[in-house]
Amino acid sequence: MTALLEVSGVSVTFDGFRAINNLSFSIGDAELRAIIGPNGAGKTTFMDIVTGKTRPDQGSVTFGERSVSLLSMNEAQIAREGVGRKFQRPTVFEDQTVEANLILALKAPRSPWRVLLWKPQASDLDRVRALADEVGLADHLQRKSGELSHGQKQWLEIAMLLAQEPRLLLVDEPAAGMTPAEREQTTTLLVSLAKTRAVVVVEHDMEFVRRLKCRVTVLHEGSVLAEGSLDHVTRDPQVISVYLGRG
Ligand SMILES: Nc1ncnc2c1ncn2[C@@H]1O[C@H](COP(=O)(O)OP(=O)(O)OP(=O)(O)O)[C@@H](O)[C@H]1O
Repeated sequence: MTALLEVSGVSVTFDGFRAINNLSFSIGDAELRAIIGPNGAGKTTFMDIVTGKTRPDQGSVTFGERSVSLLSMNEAQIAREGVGRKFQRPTVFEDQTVEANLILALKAPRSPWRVLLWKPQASDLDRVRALADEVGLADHLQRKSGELSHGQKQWLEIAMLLAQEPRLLLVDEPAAGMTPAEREQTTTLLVSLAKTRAVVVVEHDMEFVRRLKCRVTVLHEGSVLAEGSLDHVTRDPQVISVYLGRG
């Protein structure tokens, strides 16, 4: 498998504390990967580094066939390069319809003035419908986003990210706050999205991770503690000791 994202020897220190410690791992093209680990393991900091929010003290982070360095880019450039990030809390425009949110997402890279003057073309509306369909919201296009359930808002935000056609999607705790039915649908969605792009899911909910049926990376103290199938990593005595054995 060719690597899409290659993290190599990355370290980050905050006020003398090493939050990421010589971290190395890679994500393949069109791979679904779960990242788990105890609180403070460095999961969020890892995503902050990949998206350009935090600069490491050392190491390299490269992306795509040309192995471009993400460390020399700012957050907007990294997003344009094809890295999308879904934060835990949905941030859709609640007063706007699902369709309007998706139209806004299509326009995101344009200048503010052009956005004001822009009228969606038939092809844009087709694209909006296709995006809504991809996340199971095709029947909700005319609903105000504020009326959607928590899970539906999360799917809408994922669709808004997909509008930018990311090659790598980072998703932070998607199962949090969802009903069991929404969790199940989210599992199906993430598995399906990872057929055509890489999807990295940071998640604490082990049942959710189990249903993703993907390779799992366990972080601990800013490094990879174990990697493999969920069964493999959950049998690892070190993983049991630092993560699963706790409370
Ligand atoms: N801006 C910062 N300044 C100082 N310390 C920080 C900063 N960001 C993160 N840290 C520390 O770095 C460590 C790693 O934090 P991080 O949030 O990446 O962990 P995490 O695995 O995402 O944890 P959680 O599961 O609780 O979200 C923690 O000890 C945290 O307190």
